[in-house]
Amino acid sequence: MPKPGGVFNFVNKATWDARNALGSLPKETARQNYVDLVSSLSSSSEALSQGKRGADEKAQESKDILVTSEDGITKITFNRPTKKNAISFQMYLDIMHALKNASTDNSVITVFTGTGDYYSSGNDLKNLINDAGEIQDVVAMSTRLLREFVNCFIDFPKPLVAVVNGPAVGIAVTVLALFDAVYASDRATFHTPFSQLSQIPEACSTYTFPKLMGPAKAAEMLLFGKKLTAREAWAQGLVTEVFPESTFETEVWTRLKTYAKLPPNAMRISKELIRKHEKQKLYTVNAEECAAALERMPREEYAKALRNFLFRKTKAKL
Ligand SMILES: CCCCC/C=C/CC(=O)SCCNC(=O)CCNC(=O)[C@H](O)C(C)(C)COP(=O)(O)OP(=O)(O)OC[C@H]1O[C@@H](n2cnc3c(N)ncnc32)[C@H](O)[C@@H]1OP(=O)(O)O
Repeated sequence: MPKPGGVFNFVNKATWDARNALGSLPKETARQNYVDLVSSLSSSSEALSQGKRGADEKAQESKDILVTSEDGITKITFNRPTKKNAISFQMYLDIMHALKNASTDNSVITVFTGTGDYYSSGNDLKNLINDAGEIQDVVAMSTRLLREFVNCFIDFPKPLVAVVNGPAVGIAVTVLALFDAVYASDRATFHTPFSQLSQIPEACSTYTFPKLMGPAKAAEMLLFGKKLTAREAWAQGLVTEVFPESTFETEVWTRLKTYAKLPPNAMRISKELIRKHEKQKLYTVNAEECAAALERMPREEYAKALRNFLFRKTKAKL
């Protein structure tokens, strides 16, 4: 059977991949993995197959990812403040679903922001590790999900803006280079501690960051985990504009409402032309980064780095 196509057809493609992986596993394990994978994604599958929505309709109900549409703007909010908006598996799927809807609804601009003091602390470090601190048997599924997630950003057809209300970490930073504009509060910071986590960069940042800021500055972030202030990130070209925290929300949303009144088709075509020559390259880099992550994630060095974070409070009490 040929592999299902389409970037938003994640569940069908994951199912196809899972079926094709069965050959190399013991039969019972393979069957159980397949059942677990499909059932965990089935609710998202239903959601993904829903139709087009109007821009002023509440687009999606989800606890940790809020989606609203108003004034020509679809707003996607990381809404898990008690965990600093860390991104769980379900949140990756909810975001893909929200982007799919936003790509065809009546809104003109799509905006990401966060609830609480953080924009997002990046990947939920519990996604891959169980209570005993071992890597869970979800690595292959995770890297497939990551690849599809990043492809959604590469392919998103309308202007995509990040309103970075506070610190951003990991994938919440790397994916910003695929946005069309990044507005940051002067309270925001940008941190990619991949080496500290024994991990490698994702979201095409191994290509986009050196292109944006030059190889030396990109290496400081991606290899050495240097945390940038909002103004440093602006100086490196990752951030479009920095606003004082006191006026951030008012200034940014006023501006975005004005932009949302611009002719949508002109902006869409301009974006298509800007991205057109890069798309193939971005798909390739994304695939390579995910293949490298698949290689890395099962390793003990990686599990150890995750354990250090997850059990840090217990250790501190000892
Ligand atoms: C599909 C798979 C795709 C894989 C894609 C890979 C992406 C790579 C990355 O994104 S790497 C980046 C991962 N993120 C981090 O390393 C950040 C980890 N968090 C921290 O360092 C700190 O929590 C902090 C600096 C963000 C905030 O520190 P602070 O001391 O202010 O607050 P707490 O540490 O007490 O945090 C409050 C609670 O939130 C939980 N939490 C925060 N971030 C994460 C996270 N990324 N993953 C899981 N949990 C997180 C934290 O554990 C606290 O929970 P608790 O109250 O239950 O202890």
